Amino acid sequence: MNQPDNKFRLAELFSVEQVELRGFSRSVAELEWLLLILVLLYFIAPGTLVVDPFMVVVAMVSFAAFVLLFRYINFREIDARWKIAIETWVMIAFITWVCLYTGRNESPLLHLYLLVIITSGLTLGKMTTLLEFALITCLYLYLGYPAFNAREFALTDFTQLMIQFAPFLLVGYLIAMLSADLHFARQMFEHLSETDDMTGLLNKRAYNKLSTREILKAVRYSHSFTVMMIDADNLKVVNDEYGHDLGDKMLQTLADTIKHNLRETDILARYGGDEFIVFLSETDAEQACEVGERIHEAVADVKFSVPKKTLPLSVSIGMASYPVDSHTPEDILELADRALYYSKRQGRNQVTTYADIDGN
Ligand SMILES: Nc1nc2c(ncn2[C@@H]2O[C@H](COP(=O)(O)OP(=O)(O)OP(=O)(O)O)[C@@H](O)[C@H]2O)c(=O)[nH]1
Repeated sequence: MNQPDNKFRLAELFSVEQVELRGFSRSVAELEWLLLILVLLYFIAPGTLVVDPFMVVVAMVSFAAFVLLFRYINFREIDARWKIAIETWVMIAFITWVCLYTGRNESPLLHLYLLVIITSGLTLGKMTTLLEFALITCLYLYLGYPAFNAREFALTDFTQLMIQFAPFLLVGYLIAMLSADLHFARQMFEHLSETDDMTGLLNKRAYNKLSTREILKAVRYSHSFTVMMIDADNLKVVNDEYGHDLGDKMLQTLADTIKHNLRETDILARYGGDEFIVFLSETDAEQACEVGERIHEAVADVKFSVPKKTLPLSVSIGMASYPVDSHTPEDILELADRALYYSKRQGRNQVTTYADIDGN
């Protein structure tokens, strides 16, 4: 059995969510290395307070080992939000550990928590960022525990806490908001770039992406599928006689009629001018033929109103099925197109399967 070519595999790899996560993953990796470099610089700079150098070195080596193992060896292939969440927790643990030996709640490295807040705001959303902020606040109190324990927790301590962390909260919130806006804009962009304005159906780009995934599944699990091409008959006549607005309306009517005669799982798209395409997963030639006939009849039943009368509508349909018509999945679309061309040549307003074509 033939395998889908690389073009198909690439299209499946690059889902928008995956691209976004990959970008986030790269940013997190950079922030992790930046964190390590800043601690190292602090460590080697003259005159800085390091209570226990050995423990700080152990912390740095452990953190570097974690980054290498976690990011570059163990889970190299997977980009997921849970993975980023674990990384932020380890960053928090690392900073707390280092602060413990560099002045506790008065350590200048306390500001490194900001890197975690930025990472979280960028990748994990408002709620998780808020939770991580709460965790960091608790850890700050823990770091200052010996000092606070010696006396009552005073208003000045609270003021100190606010001065220290209020900017963190603000930065985290702003970044989380910005990131959510970007995510929304990206989704909007994706939606617009994959939708046909006039009919509200998917466009060719979206069809290619979705059908590629279905084809890969069909080949992998040895399932059948059918591609159906549907072309409006005589749209040019309607355009010429009644204007383009009515021509548009005719296409919208056809789109709605086809849609209502398909299952939710079928992929319907406007493929070009007056041409629609349907991908029928797990559907063999016989089952697809029933669907084609159903659409054909439903279109014939439509009464399309133009000034002073109604026009009959019709479509020409061509289809081809995998694997009966070809064992090469990429060829099925071309064969469906040939069947459609045959329907047109035979006088339009009919359904043709690839096997129906004379000579096949
Ligand atoms: N109103 C309108 N017309 C369109 C649109 N896209 C393509 N067309 C027209 O659709 C027609 C397609 O040409 P043909 O394939 O020859 O159309 P036809 O008149 O349906 O002819 P047959 O397909 O042979 O039945 C052209 O006249 C295009 O201008 C659209 O979005 N709106």
